[in-house]
Amino acid sequence: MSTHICATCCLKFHLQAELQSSQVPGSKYNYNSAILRTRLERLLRERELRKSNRSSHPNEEVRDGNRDVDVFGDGPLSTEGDNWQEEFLEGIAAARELADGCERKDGQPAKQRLLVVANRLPVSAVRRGEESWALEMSVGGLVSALLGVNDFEARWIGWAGVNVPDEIGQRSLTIALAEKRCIPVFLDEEIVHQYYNGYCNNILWPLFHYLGLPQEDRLATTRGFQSQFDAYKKANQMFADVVNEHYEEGDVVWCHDYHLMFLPKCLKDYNNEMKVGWFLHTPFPSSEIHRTLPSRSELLRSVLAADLVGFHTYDYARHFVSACTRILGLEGTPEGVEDQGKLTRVAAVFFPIGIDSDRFIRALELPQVKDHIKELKDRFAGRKVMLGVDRLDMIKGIPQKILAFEKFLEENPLWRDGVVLLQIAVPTRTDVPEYQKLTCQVHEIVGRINGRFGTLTAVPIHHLDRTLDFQALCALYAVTDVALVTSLRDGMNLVSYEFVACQASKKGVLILSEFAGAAQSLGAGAILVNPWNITEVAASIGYALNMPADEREKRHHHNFMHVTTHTSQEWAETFVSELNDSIVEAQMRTRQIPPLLRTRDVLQCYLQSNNRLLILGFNATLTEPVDAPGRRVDQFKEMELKLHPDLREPLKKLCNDPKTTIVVLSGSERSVLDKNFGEYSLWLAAEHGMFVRPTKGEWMTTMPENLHMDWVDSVKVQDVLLHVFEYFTERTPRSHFEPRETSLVWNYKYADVEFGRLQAKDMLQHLWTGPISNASVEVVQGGRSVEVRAVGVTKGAAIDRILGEIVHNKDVKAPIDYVLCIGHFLPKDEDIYNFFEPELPAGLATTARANIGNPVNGSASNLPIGRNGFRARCSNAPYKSFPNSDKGTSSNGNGAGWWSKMRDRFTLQEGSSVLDLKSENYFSCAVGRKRSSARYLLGSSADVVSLMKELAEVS
Ligand SMILES: O=P(O)(O)OC[C@H]1O[C@H](O[C@H]2O[C@H](CO)[C@@H](O)[C@H](O)[C@H]2O)[C@H](O)[C@@H](O)[C@@H]1O
Ligand SMILES: O=c1ccn([C@@H]2O[C@H](COP(=O)(O)OP(=O)(O)O)[C@@H](O)[C@H]2O)c(=O)[nH]1
Repeated sequence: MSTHICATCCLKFHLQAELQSSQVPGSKYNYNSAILRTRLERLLRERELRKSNRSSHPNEEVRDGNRDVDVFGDGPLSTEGDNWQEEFLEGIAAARELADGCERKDGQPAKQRLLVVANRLPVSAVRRGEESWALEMSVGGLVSALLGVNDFEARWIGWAGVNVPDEIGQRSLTIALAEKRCIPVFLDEEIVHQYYNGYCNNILWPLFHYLGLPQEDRLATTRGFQSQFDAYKKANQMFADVVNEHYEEGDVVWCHDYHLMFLPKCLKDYNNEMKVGWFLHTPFPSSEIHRTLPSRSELLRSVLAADLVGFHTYDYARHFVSACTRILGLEGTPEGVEDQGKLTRVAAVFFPIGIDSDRFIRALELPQVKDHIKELKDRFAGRKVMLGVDRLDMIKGIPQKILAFEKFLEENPLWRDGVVLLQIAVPTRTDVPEYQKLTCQVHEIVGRINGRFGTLTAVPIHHLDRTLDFQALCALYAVTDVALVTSLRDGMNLVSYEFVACQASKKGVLILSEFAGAAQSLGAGAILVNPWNITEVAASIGYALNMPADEREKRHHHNFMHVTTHTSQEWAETFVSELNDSIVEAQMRTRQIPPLLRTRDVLQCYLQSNNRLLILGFNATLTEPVDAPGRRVDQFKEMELKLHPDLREPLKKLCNDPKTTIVVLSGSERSVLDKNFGEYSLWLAAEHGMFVRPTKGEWMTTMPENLHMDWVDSVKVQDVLLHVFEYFTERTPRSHFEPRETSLVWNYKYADVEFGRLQAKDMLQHLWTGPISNASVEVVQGGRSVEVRAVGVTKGAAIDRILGEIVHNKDVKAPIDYVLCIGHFLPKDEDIYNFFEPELPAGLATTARANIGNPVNGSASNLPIGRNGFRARCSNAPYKSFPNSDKGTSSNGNGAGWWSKMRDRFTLQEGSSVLDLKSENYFSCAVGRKRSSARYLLGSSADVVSLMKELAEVS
């Protein structure tokens, strides 16, 4: 392993170096493309290293092989004193001793400390006396897979499968488990009942396997679900407490499975620096299934607290991302799920789980296994052996399998003496009523079929309700002609991998359900079936039993290659290495996120200033949030923008402060602003500043003369635009379009996100390349909107005209020495933040000075009036127009140099500067965004409300 860890470390340093280089001032580092390039390069390089490592250390396998012979070769696993786990876990212990600082004694780099947290420990404890414990191996794919993971300094945290109410018992079991590097989480009977049997196995498990939620007929049961959910949260917190107790800085914490969906959040709440990964071993269902779960959002959000989320297959990952976009309204990207700049990496392609294939291959050479094989061959001589190995779980499709076998026997009388089905059905979750019912059902079917086709000396089905030890299982796999996996849904299904690993000489056939994750990896070599189609499965049994040797060989070869290269070791290494990298990448992203606005600074500077300018956006800045937590977005209410009621008083107070001028600058129409702000003494700027209304006065247009508005004039262009917008609105449910006086906005915020995005793509394509592609309009792409405006219309471009008017109106008499500009603006409009940015770098106490003078009054230039709806309303619009203040200049407010150009053209009445702004008195702030060119951030309009309240208080 050492070589691989080296590769991972190298990459980390490489990424870190890139991170450092990205911090060099002026560096033009593009982190996105760098990450992608690096990841691919790393994966290719790691693959190469793995290959060369395999060929250059052939002896290692022999050594490991010997260890495994000892580990797994000593009879039944459940006997006290067996040394299988000891040996396996000793390997981990040895790794720990070797890990000394950064370097091991042999000069190799230290192993990464890994805390594996899963509901079940690899061992289940059985109490033999007050302080005496026997440890038995737990059954299930998760345990099997993680047993193959040796090359970390790992500790396993989980439940030992037993209730230990007394302190003596807890202490002695903790000691017994510590030797195996296992740390117990003690769950009492009630919690196990509610959390494990209840929420995990009666709700999440069936739901994630498409069996739906339990149907209820009593309110009491519904209340029961609530207490199960509470117990689930409580149990997750108990796991978190144990992790926190044992966590050391730099550890990787790897959480497993649907039992622990709250764990990532609990861990991050405790320590945000923790490296947390979460892997789901079951399918993640379609978002349509997940959305039926009452706690759907809470669970998704908690998982998203992890740094990396992994799945067996691309489909499961896709469903998860889709649930996050559709249910939580977050952005799904090829990298994962993004929530306001915080990315949770979601991946599947790197992580198909595997098995420790060598362990199975080597086991076949053990004398005990060879004896088993001989016994089995003798016992079933003259008959083909078919095998099923499953936990007795409804997802495994055991009844369907047996019925298909019955159908095969029914239709093929000649095979009745020639084939036997051995079904190992491992008892599982026996306290859950559904599992008890299933046991009875299976017994009944088996009994009936054996009665129907059995003879005095032989039965067609051998059904065992028990666990087999490893050697017996390997022997069974080896003698099997046809393995039958008929899961109705299965996260992966490792039994199919194990079967393939043990078939090097026999080259038997695998019949595999297309609904098992394994169908994606072993699909080319297996015969894929739909387990619900009994006829198809029966026919496949016939095909498999009669398959010619050369076809069997080819199919086997394909699967064998996969199973021996995609091992559990590789799975874990890749996951941990991806997790380490995701964290470095996240740091790179975080560095680009502006800091939160500190109210104290805002207030302090506000108090010390003499003439303040407050520029406020409206939508999502001053509006009432209608999608309060726990409530779904109410489109009907939200579409009508309303001033946050808590802002009324503070706003009034601020407006009355003679030292403060307030401008509400919005994309909304004049009527919307009138309705919300009519009563306040503040400046209004509608449609991105195309219209301005002074504190006391009427609306005016501020349209620059050089602005091309001919598209608004052109009947042809308007017709086309309206047609396009109407077309997409009609075809995208819950989307709507707003015809404003100088722009058109199509909004799909409430539509299905994925469909909306596709539609937007089509619309953009059409606008860019269709009949209006030559019109002088700008097509602006928003997060969930498409907007058409005149070229050059932005909030940044409008602010100088608005300021010109303010000065002209004599509202500003002394130089402005304080600017607070807050908004939830589109990237296109974020040029407003740069407008006031002093010419020297932020942070230095520099001063921006400008003179805004009297704009020369000129002739009115009325907005042209068209005949169509969205413009027709202009015809009666009572607005006064005045010449723009930036005649003949580019009205681009983009930062440096702008003021120096303006300086000579504008002055206050008495000739002094209009703006005397020190860098530390300038606060630009983006609301509800993480990526922004503003200096600071605020989370939501609620934070704006708090800020305004405090400003009003000191005002
Ligand atoms: O612990 P139990 O409740 O007794 O259940 C046993 C395990 O069952 C599930 O296994 C899954 O993980 C396998 C490995 O990734 C995968 O191949 C299989 O398809 C899954 O069903 C469960 O996810 C585990 O947590 C349980 O321990
Ligand atoms: O008698 C048995 C039967 C099964 N298994 C193991 O149980 C695991 C089952 O994993 P799979 O992924 O197929 O399904 P899961 O039970 O996890 O849903 C495999 O590793 C088997 O080797 C076992 O140890 N003893």
